[in-house]
Amino acid sequence: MQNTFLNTINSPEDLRRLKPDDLQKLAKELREFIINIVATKEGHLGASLGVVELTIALHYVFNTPEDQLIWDVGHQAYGHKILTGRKAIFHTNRQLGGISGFPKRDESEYDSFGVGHSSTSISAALGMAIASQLKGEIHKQHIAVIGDASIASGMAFEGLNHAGVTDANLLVILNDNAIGIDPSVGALKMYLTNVKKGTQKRNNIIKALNFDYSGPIDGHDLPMVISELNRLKHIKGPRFLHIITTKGKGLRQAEEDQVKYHAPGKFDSSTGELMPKAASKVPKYQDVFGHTIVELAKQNKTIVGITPAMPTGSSLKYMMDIMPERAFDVGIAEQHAVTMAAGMATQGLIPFCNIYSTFLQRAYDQIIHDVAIQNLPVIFCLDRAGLVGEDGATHHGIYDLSYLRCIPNLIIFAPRNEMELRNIMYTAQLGLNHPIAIRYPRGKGITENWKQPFETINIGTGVTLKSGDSIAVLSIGTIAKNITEAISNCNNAEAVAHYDLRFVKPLDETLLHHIFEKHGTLITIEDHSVIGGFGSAVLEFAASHNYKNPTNVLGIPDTIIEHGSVNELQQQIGLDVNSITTLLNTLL
Ligand SMILES: Cc1ncc(C[n+]2csc(CCOP(=O)(O)OP(=O)(O)O)c2C)c(N)n1
Ligand SMILES: CC(=O)[C@@H](O)[C@H](O)COP(=O)(O)O
Ligand SMILES: [Mg+2]
Repeated sequence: MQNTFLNTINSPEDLRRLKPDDLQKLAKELREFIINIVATKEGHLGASLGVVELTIALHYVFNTPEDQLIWDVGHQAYGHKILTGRKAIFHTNRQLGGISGFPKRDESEYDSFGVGHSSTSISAALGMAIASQLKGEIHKQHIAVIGDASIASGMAFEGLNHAGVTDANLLVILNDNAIGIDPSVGALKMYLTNVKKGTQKRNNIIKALNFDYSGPIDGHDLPMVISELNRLKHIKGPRFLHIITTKGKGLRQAEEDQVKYHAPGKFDSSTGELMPKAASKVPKYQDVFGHTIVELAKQNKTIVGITPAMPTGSSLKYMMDIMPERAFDVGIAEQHAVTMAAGMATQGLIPFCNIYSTFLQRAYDQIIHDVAIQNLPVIFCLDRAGLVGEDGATHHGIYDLSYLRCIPNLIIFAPRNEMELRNIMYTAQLGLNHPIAIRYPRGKGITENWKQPFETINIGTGVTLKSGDSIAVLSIGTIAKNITEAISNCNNAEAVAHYDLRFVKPLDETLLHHIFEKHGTLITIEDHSVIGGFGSAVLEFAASHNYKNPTNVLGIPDTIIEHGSVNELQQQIGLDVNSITTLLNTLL
């Protein structure tokens, strides 16, 4: 393909010079460009393909970047990036040093608001619209584009509820493709389906919230979308446009298997077929969780599973398939997920509430107020803890230890491997009389032989992985793998001891006394922020017992970590095998 039109566009100003008849051809070129790059560089695919026409129409009709355009989540903004001056560098998307996979304010003036977590767009756009009013910028437009799964989140409703009593110059566009990462859920989804079928004409909830509602219209009908945006541009106050699109539009496989092609990994750009992955029986941690909860739930009828909109990503889908009445996808509703788990726990159920570490940030008050203060035995499984790689700054799960460690009643555990994850899940459902947070990372474990008989883990106990008389390395979680390798590579492996504390709370104080008394220099290592994390806990212990051992705290520094492979990011911050080896050699 020649990219006759796409190649002429370095900014939306070039786009606005195109004849309306040429825009359809541009849409075809843009779609193919996205497919070609994502096929080899990976990333989110389906969402961007679904909004190609909308993206062109928005930049064609509105005066971006003066007008503020906010993409909710931002995983659908690849077309936006390409049309706003980033075509030549789009191949660096999500790579170390390259552009971000999400809109980012310091990357482009066209990225009005940094995103990554869902359902923020309406509040942000409303904030900008109110600011414009206060500044007397009466012609400035503020547009939030939000998906059907994201608009069902509490935060989106909060924004709509406020906007409806303002006269802010706000346009909310609902991009309704009836799917999030997994099929959308909930009563709102049913309502939207009825709107599309034309059976819900009278009780329009958006109109009830004082928005000027229009739609639903076909979001792939470019002339119609342009015409409707042009009309809406001249209306004042909060407006709402409902468009219907197809996720993955333009790539057959992506339309047919929208879940897989949300972020498909590498695929053949001409056939759409996924590239075969190297066969490996080593499981992903999410699958260890997914299979283990099914195994446990078969034996223990009080177990229930909860995910806020991540059945596939968390692998709770296995339980949802087999025991749909006991496994719940509550939509993008982390706060609700946590409080619902608390409610279930009051009634004697054993809720496993699986939330990505980064998304649990949204439910912080619920953890304290609804779970910890009442000491309810909710089992939190925090997937994607630690560096997640290419999703970057908005998605790294590197703050959970700090934000959880200060909460009374909460037990915090980080498994070193698959067996430990299974065993702590087993132990937790036996009854701990406390809530517990179990954090584990994105990606694969370490062994094919992970499905071993369950063993109980004694709460608050660490383990000695290797003895040695000189330096002691203390770790929690799967970073132990790097440490084991680094110790075996260092100049005097015999001298180095390695302890896996396993519990960040309660700490194994007996083991810690032993470590501080036996060893001179200590190193703590964690895949987490150094502020307030595991190393901080060890330092607090040392201070309270007056130990003076020199202690190096290794982890994620107090700076925003961007995107790149996990290995590259570990190298950047000194958590990879070589950096740990070098540190050991320096200290030995
Ligand atoms: C707070 C939060 N929870 C979960 C996610 C993970 N997530 C990313 S995209 C997505 C689905 C979004 O669906 P929708 O809004 O319908 O947009 P579409 O992908 O269909 O364009 C989810 C659940 C997130 N980004 N933020
Ligand atoms: C955009 C978003 O938030 C999700 O699509 C996220 O990228 C999923 O991450 P995993 O690939 O780790 O499930
Ligand atoms: Mg959707």
